[in-house]
Amino acid sequence: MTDDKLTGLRKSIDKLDSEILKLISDRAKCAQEVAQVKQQEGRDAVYYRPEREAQVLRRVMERNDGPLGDEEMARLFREIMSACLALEEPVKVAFLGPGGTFTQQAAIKHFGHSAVCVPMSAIDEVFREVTAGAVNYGVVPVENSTEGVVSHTLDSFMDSNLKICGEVVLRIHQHLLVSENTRRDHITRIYSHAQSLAQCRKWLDAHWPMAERVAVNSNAEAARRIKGEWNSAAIAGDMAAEIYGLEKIAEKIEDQPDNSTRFLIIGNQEVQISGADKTSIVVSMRNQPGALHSILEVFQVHNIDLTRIETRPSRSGTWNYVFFIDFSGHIDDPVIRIVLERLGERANDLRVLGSYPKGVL
Ligand SMILES: O=C(O)C(=O)C[C@]1(C(=O)O)C=C[C@@H](O)C=C1
Repeated sequence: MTDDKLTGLRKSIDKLDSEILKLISDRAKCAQEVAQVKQQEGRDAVYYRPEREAQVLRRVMERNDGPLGDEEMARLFREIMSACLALEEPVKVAFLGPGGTFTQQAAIKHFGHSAVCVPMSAIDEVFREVTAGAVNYGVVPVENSTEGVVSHTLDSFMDSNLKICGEVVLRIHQHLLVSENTRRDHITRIYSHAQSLAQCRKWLDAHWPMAERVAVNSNAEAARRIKGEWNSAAIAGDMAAEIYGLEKIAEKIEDQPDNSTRFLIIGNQEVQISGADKTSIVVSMRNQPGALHSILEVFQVHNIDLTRIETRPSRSGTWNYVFFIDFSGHIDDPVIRIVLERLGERANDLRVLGSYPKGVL
């Protein structure tokens, strides 16, 4: 009886899969036609359209009635679009490596598995590869909810003309990993990046107070190292566990459960309005009292939601204060144009780093 029921249900699934298969193929053909339309734009044709992708994903989430969750459903569509884009033009993405870092996880979350991800050993190398045209886009971390701003990334923008084309926020889950050769009853060393060791400090104090904590360049490096050591474990994320074939002996060991990192997508492209956008600017002010107030006032008067403001020391004599500011809205919104005009009148210099869709997933 149950066997009959199972067979019947599997028949239904086979039938639905055939329909899904046909629909996905039809969608892919449509994307190929889109590519032909774009090809008419000539050599500068832009295939990846962040604003459109954000709209597609938001629509899927709005229309989803379950039983799959909105994010789960959007992730499936993320992969379908990634494969469709690869048919139009394979996208190459540089990320802060080595393979297995959270930045690679963020790159895949944003572009899907069909993008070709290339590891770089430093943030400024990611900027250089995109500028040189060796890759189409780059992914760099910009702020962590526990550790704060990644100043290297902000500083790289001061020397670059690249644009921000998108953002992606990743929940950071740290796991305690071992290799198949590890003697689990005798772990004497735990490797990880210094930030990750700090993020798991209380957990380590409670569970592994005697193990030596060794800081290395990245979590992925920690995962790679323990492959050849019997008495060592690593703290790293899912991607490192997968790439290096490690086992999680304790999951989600970070002290702050809402620990997350925001990453930026950098490229050469100006992104059109998606309907829920953010703009990032960098403003330099003269060193005089009330400089910051005079900036904030413009946002307040026009009722614009500031999402972040960061001060960096100026690296040239003419720039005294440099503020990195993120706010809601797109440079093509009439009110944002006015805000930028007003800020321009008050600032020494103002540069728009980009308008881009707010992270969807
Ligand atoms: O609408 C487009 O411009 C497309 O190229 C199609 C599509 C999609 O699969 O929906 C694919 C890639 C783009 O980044 C955006 C959307």
